[in-house]
Amino acid sequence: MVKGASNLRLFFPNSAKKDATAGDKNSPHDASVTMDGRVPLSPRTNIAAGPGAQQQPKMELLATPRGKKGGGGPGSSGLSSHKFQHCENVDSSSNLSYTAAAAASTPDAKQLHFPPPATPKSNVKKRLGWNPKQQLPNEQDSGGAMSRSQAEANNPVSDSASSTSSDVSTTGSSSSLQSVHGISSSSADNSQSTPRTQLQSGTPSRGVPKLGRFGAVPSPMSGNPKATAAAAAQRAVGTMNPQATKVAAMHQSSEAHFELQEDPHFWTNHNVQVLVRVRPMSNSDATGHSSYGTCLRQDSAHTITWIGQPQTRFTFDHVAGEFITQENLFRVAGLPMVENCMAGYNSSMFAYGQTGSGKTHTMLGDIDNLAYRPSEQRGMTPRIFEYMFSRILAEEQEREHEQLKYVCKCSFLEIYNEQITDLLEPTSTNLQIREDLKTGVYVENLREVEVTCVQDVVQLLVQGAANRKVAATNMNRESSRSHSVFACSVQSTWESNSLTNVRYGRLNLVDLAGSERQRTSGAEGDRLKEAANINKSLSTLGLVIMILVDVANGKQRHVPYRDSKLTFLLQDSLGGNSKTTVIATVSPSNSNAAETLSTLKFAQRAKFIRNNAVINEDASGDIAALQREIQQLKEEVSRLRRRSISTMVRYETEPGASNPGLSTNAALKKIEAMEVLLAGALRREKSFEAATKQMASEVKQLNSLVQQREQNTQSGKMILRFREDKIQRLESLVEGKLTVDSYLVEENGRLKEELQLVRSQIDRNPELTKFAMENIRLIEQLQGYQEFYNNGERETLLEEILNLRDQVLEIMDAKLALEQGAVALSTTQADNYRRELEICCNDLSTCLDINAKKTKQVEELQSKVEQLSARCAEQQQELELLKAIPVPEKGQIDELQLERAVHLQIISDLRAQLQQKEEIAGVQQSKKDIVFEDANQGDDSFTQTSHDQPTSTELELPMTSHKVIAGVAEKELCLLEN
Ligand SMILES: Nc1ncnc2c1ncn2[C@@H]1O[C@H](COP(=O)(O)OP(=O)(O)OP(=O)(O)O)[C@@H](O)[C@H]1O
Repeated sequence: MVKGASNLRLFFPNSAKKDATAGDKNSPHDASVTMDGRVPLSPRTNIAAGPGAQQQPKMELLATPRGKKGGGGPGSSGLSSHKFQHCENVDSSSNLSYTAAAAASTPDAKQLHFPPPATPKSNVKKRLGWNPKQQLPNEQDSGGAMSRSQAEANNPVSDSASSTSSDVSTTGSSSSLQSVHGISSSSADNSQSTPRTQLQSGTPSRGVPKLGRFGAVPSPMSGNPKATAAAAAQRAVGTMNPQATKVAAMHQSSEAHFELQEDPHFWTNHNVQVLVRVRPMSNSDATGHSSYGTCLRQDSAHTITWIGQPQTRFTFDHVAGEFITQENLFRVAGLPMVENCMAGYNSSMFAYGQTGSGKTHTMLGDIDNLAYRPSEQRGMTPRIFEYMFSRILAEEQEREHEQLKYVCKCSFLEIYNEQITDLLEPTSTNLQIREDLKTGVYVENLREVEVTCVQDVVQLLVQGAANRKVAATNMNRESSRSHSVFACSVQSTWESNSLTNVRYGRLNLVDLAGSERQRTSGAEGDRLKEAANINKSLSTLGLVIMILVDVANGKQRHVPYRDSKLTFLLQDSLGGNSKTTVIATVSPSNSNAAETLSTLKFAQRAKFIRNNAVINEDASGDIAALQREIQQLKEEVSRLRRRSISTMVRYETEPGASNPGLSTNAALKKIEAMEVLLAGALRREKSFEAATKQMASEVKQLNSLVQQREQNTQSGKMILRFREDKIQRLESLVEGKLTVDSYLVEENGRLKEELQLVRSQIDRNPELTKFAMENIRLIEQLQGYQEFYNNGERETLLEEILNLRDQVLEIMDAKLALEQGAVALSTTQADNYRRELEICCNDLSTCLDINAKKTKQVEELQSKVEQLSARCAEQQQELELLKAIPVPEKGQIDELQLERAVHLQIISDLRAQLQQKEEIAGVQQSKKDIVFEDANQGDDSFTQTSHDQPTSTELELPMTSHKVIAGVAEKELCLLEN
């Protein structure tokens, strides 16, 4: 049997009907779901300490008659005047006063005198939502309480309870109450037959006690879950103690009921959100050490007063009274956490409070049969995951087009005696905390399990809870001896504008070990060591919070996160990147008054911590995509540049262009001008980037200003509340309800708090900050302008403007020219074609002439070829003839050679003769020339004479014949040689 279940079923009766009356009347789980056991005490109820009270000297419960119920029981006769003398604070309108000496085990509380809870002022927003029908489950509660007292039959507590019951019986008939609530006295009698159960104690154990609460392991007390349910149902009806029932009923009937209201601030505020939850009175509160007295009075949905000396009023984001259901609490505190986490914020929820005050009930509650028959008493964690997975499903469906995907991974650890153990892998003990610049603080080798549905989470919860260390203490039968952290990392990925976006949110659900005092808890031995360690880590937590409050007030302090594993691990949740909620659980019982006050003070300090949560988005995907885009844009720019330049050059070098050479130069000039422009644009872009950065920082500053304003408003609200409070106290003073001394003491305390608030308001005055920011902005603007002038930016810009104007003009000219050029181009082209045609015609006639000549030449060459072929044929014939001549024989050759030699001789002779004759002829000729010349100079006779002389022709004839002979001879010789 799980711890919670056992507790619920032993100490507290079935709650389902209470929940059903609160909203879910058709709940199928009514019969099986166990409920908080409260033995509430109504301040408006006439309760007198009865015999039981006398039997228990440590507890004095006094009540004066009041209201309709009136009357005092036997105990009322026992009221002594000294008990009344401490009741100055009693609300006279209520006509009821308590003086409750604290339990002997709470020495501090012994001195305390508690006035009854006052009826809330009408100006406080509240709802008295009780109706008689709602009593039924509470009666059952009492029944459950009684069953526990029966289980502890030997314990004097049961006597006390019965004595109280007997007191109540004097105020009205128990049977009448039972009949009102449908409970028969016979069933009350049946309670006697309820088997007695042994309480567990001893060393912390793994697996049984704490898990027992969640129903995974059967409890020795209740057997299997079905039997548990049956037993619970039986207890709920059959084991009812009628007198306790009446106490409970009367208490509840008069209890003010403030609804928790959802607060949009809760979602956005940067301060730690603090919610105080008051658990119902338990049987042990009533019977253990003290009276049914309560140390708390809820004044509104946000304020609660600790009714001790001095009476202290606390204001929180929410105060959840004992009537607040698990569902309601989840709506107010759990739901925003899920939304924040899914939006990418780290979110943490701590449950802090003394042992037995309801931390585990709040964080986990009853997770019996969660998959099939979820209990109304299931706590924050299962509800958070139920909601988270439904949201995930809905969002994934809604944004399917963006391919939105969520991945959730859970881990569960415990810090026990300053050592970290993996609750999902219990063999992994003494795990170390590491810090990484990128991932932050993490636990090395901690198992992380991917979860896809709430059942997965429940399985992990049950598995982890089974391994958690719990032990029995005086305060809680199954007290958590360790801090547990159930963490879930939620990662979402989606695509938009071709970018991949990734978001991370981390959810920490922390159930702290009880902040009990050692004497109260009765810790000894191992328990004492544990308590020391628990107190060490909790006191470090307290110290860290105190320092963080200073830091929030602008002081420079070192925060000792590393002094304990708890604060080291959760440092982000405390003043870091996280939205944090603290649920401070308190007991309303007088017997726990000191612990309750200490918890309330802790919670009040925590309220001042400022966190700085930011959305965790992985920009790496974005950067890559942006880089890709930049690259694409660059390419596009250069492509456009190339195109525009080539267009320009083409236009300038067009055949129609006036001066192509000049145009190319102009194009180059233009390119230069454009480059200058581009440089200017880049420069301006840079300055815009700087301006954007500047604006982003301004936005940041403005955000902080807004936050300051929010804080100021909150401080203002608090001051207002102080004032209201003061008015109330003054009224009480005037009416004599408050002594001057206690008024002054309270006033002093209030003024101190107010002073602190006002100081912090001055420190964080938004007007001052605004002016300072404005001042800085103006100085920077001035500097910017100065730089603008100093760096000649103005001139550069003017130049650029001129340049641009020129370019615009040129482009317009070019456009015009282009239009005119189109017409001019057609005429020029026609001229060109004509010219080309003429040239072609000339070329054609030249070609024809050349052609004729060539044809002629070809013909001549053809005739020559024919002649040569004819000659060739002749020579062929000659060759044939020559070949036909027979080749001479050797002897003939010799003869021929001889003949040749003769011929040669003849030739040479003949030549010699020829030469002689030539010489002679030469002499005669010269003589003749001389004579001829003389004749030409004298007479004609000479001419006659000269006729008698041989003529040159006559001389030449024999020579020619010689030559011919010689030639023939030579030819013959050649032939012979051949
Ligand atoms: N608001 C509540 N309504 C009903 N029952 C409650 C409530 N708060 C606490 N209880 C009951 O009180 C008992 C003790 O509560 P719980 O175990 O949650 O205390 P705790 O603060 O976790 O103690 P510890 O620090 O020792 O573990 C449980 O049986 C629980 O069911």
